[in-house]
Amino acid sequence: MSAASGSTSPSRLAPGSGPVQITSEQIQARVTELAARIRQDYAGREPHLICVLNGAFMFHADLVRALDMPCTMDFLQASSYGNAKQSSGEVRLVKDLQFPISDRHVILVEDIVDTGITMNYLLHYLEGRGPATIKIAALLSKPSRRKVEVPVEYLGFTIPDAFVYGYGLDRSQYDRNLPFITSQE
Ligand SMILES: O=P(O)(O)OC[C@H]1O[C@H](OP(=O)(O)OP(=O)(O)O)[C@H](O)[C@@H]1O
Ligand code: HPA
Ligand SMILES: [Mg+2]
Repeated sequence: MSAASGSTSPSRLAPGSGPVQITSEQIQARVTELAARIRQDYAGREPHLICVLNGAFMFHADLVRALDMPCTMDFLQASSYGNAKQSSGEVRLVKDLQFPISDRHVILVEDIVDTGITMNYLLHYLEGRGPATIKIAALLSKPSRRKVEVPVEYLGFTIPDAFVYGYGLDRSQYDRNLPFITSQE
């Protein structure tokens, strides 16, 4: 890439002007609180944190770094939105787990519970594999859009009905790398 093309490309770091704005500092403070609760709740046990790719990759990375306790982790990938702003209603398991979860204390780490369809699907799917316990940690919840109720034990923020992006969440696959969460009018 030439220096000229680098210097003329627009900055993607500007937040939108929509109703949901969560700064990097607010996210980090909340992640620290959630990690402290998990550490307390799982004292004497080793949690197995499953990151739901792609959206949860950043939340998961920050959560496990803040956890400061022995834990293991795995990654699965689910997709139901593609590039759309509405759920297709169907969840595709794109990548399965690498490790068994039987008798493990599983924490499913998700970026957002919107309709609840993805989490409901994954919860039932993983319950069938015999974990000792299974809980959900989600950074965001949009309860006004819920179609299926799912129990979120560790919740970062409740947000109104706006399409959000940044900090792992995409806008047609872009903007996952923003360090904050934002929305447009
Ligand atoms: O509660 P729901 O309505 O099911 O929506 C939440 C799910 O949708 C998004 O994933 P998406 O399918 O867009 O894939 P991605 O994680 O790769 O962005 C998001 O990351 C959640 O996994
Ligand atoms: O508001 C959202 N933003 C990005 N991805 C999403 N997946 C479900 N809801 C959202
Ligand atoms: Mg996702």
